[in-house]
Amino acid sequence: MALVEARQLTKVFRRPEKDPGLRGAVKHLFTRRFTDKVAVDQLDLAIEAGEAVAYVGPNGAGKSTTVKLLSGILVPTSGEVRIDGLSPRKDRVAVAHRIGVLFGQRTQLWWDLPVAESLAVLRDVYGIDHGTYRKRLKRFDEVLELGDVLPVLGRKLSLGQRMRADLAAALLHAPPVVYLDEPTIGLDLAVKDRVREFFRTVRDEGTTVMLTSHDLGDIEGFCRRLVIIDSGRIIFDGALEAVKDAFARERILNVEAETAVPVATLREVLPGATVEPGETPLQFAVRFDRFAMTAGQAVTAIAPLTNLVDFHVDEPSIEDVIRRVYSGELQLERDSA
Ligand SMILES: Nc1ncnc2c1ncn2[C@@H]1O[C@H](COP(=O)(O)OP(=O)(O)OP(=O)(O)O)[C@@H](O)[C@H]1O
Repeated sequence: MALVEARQLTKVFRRPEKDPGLRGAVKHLFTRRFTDKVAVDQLDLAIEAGEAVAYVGPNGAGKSTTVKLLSGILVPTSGEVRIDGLSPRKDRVAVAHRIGVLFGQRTQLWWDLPVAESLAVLRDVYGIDHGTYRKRLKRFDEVLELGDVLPVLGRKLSLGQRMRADLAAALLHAPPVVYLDEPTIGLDLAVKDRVREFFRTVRDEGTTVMLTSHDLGDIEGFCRRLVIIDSGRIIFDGALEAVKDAFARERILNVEAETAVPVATLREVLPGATVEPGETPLQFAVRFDRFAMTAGQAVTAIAPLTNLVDFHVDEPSIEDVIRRVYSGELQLERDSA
């Protein structure tokens, strides 16, 4: 059985239809009208122990709602969730011990307590003994430099400090499953790098991770499996690498040459590639399929025609690919990972 399992999971939010202003509010009292928003729609998902899954989709696709359903924060309208075979609703405490959640957009720390005290409260809630607690704090300090943050009140934390403290809070009880919902949002690059490094350590220790992010830098090199959700439904579930191989094959070799070479001559020596003139007569770009040609072969073909002053190769990012999926330009086959 999978460690995390959702079967036909559905969440419908009922929203009041109100005209604006006081008048609208009064009218709503007498003529109550609602619209239903299906945020998560009959979702089937199984995550095995030790997997790191990227869960991505456009704004409003239903990612955070899924995370809230999988952690028991929200009750499904229909369908069910099992974490290690347990129901978040019926086995609330046991499930809470098995999962850690980080919401990048919202803190779980107490506003008016120093971080150290918030963590101590969580230590007692989870029944962590003092020795283990000290050991874990030491580790968080080593990787996340948590020491400086411990005496600071929740409300006084900078965003980077807050995220590091929240990560510690989410992982304090060493849960086997962790949901990270936009865990690097708003962080500067240095903190982002450190936090990403920390995720890799957590994954390498065998923790099952589901990561939701608009920043695909969080995903590359971290998650092997990619799940894409749109309008509450999964539209792709498969290997991230397979998506890259299928849709990010193109490479662009940008060249600056010592002397101008006619585009037609370049096309002759680069069959199968597309040659485009650049901004100056000395510059051009060669688009090629990385499975048909290597950048080295392209350079070797051009070299007898002119000296190369400079060249570099651009790769499409997985971000470009996924954006094209969102916009409906690419159709990915749903595949079983
Ligand atoms: N408490 C709520 N009440 C009513 N509608 C809600 C509620 N929470 C979410 N929704 C709606 O459900 C849909 C899915 O929202 P959700 O926050 O899960 O999307 P998301 O994929 O996490 O988006 P984002 O990337 O913008 O955070 C949206 O249309 C949202 O407006």
